[in-house]
Amino acid sequence: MAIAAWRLAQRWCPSYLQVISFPVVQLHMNRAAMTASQKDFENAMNQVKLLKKDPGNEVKLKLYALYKQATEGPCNMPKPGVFDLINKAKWDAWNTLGSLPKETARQNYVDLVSSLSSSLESSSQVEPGTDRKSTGYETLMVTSEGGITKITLNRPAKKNAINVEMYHEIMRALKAASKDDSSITVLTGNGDYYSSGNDLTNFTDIPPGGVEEKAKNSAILLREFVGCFIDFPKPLIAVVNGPAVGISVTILGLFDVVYASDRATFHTPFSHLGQSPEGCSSYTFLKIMGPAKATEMLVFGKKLTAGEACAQGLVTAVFPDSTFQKEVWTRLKAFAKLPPNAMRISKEVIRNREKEKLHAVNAEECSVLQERWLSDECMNAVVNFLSRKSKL
Ligand SMILES: CCCCCCCCCCC/C=C/C(=O)SCCNC(=O)CCNC(=O)[C@H](O)C(C)(C)COP(=O)(O)OP(=O)(O)OC[C@H]1O[C@@H](n2cnc3c(N)ncnc32)[C@H](O)[C@@H]1OP(=O)(O)O
Repeated sequence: MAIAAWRLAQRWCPSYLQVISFPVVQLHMNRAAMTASQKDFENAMNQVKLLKKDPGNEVKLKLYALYKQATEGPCNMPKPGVFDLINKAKWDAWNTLGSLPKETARQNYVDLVSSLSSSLESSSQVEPGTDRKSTGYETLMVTSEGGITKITLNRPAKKNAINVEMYHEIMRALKAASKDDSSITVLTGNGDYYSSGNDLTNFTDIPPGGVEEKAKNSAILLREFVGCFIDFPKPLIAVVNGPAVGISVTILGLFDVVYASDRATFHTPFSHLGQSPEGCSSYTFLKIMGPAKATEMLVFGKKLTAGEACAQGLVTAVFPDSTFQKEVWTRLKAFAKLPPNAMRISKEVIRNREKEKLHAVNAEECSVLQERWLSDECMNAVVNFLSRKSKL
């Protein structure tokens, strides 16, 4: 069925996608620049033709969408009718990339092909010093190259909402990054969003022990998740490629540097959701921007532009979206060349005296939230969102 569907889809595909099933070869790409060149892109297109295994329809749709975005820009086709399932799936995949810049789409295409290729190679085939991709993640892309481990939130169709699996995978990726040979770690998002925060469907999977048990387990998960950011030993940089919501904003206070595209916005609609601040923001935001500005964000849900977030100290620097990736990665590559031990020790000196306090704040925020999740205000807000989206 899936293969038949894909064959049908090929009629609407660029020719390079029509030949996906040949023996794999080692990927050789120019990784000198973290923004892919036209040559990298062409190499990746050739590489797709050489994949040994069919990567599945979901991945092919992603490849298709990124290819179209990279070559033609935002989706410009009329939306196919509801019964035209194949073309509708492709249109949706492309359209979901929104106004993602062509260069970013090109880079994401190259990264995706590269991760597909490396997932089919045995680790012994990876030469020391070459680009390493970690496979085994469903919701992330993780690469390690040139002293930089890059963790990319990878649920673009859901605006990189963080479901339970992604919470666990981010923790796993951070733990691995803290021990690998990279000097700095970067968190970013794939697609037009950085992240839309907690996946609100996390509220729907209620165990036999009921909503109380769910709230208790969620508080434990959240505390462990935020704890990983508090304890992360290397410089941690957020590359905020687009809008950020909820927990993806609050934990920025635990990052060492935050670079944002001028397309990014910062929104913590906790009161609207009947919830309360987490990610240590009840402490870090007050220190960063003072109590009044922190209250506007965390209590009244004021959405900040990237410029405003920078003026308030939450964001380190803002770049025009058209040059964002290029400018940011040029800086990051330079940082990654600095002596790693010196950077780790300097971070320790800067952050260590706050750690105990941050863990205490984290514990308190989680315990308050555990109660909030059981409130009518919270339940109603979540039901509203999910029913608006026909998820109930
Ligand atoms: C009993 C207790 C259990 C609790 C478990 C919790 C565990 C830890 C919790 C930690 C606390 C964290 C708090 C937060 O992060 S609060 C912030 C939560 N996020 C939101 O409120 C954002 C909700 N989303 C939106 O408002 C819009 O989707 C958005 C503005 C982000 C984008 O709007 P747009 O119109 O451009 O796009 P769509 O709405 O069509 O979105 C595309 C698809 O993505 C899905 N989506 C997007 N965001 C989320 C999300 N946060 N959760 C779930 N799904 C999301 C959306 O539904 C669309 O899906 P479909 O295409 O399938 O319809």
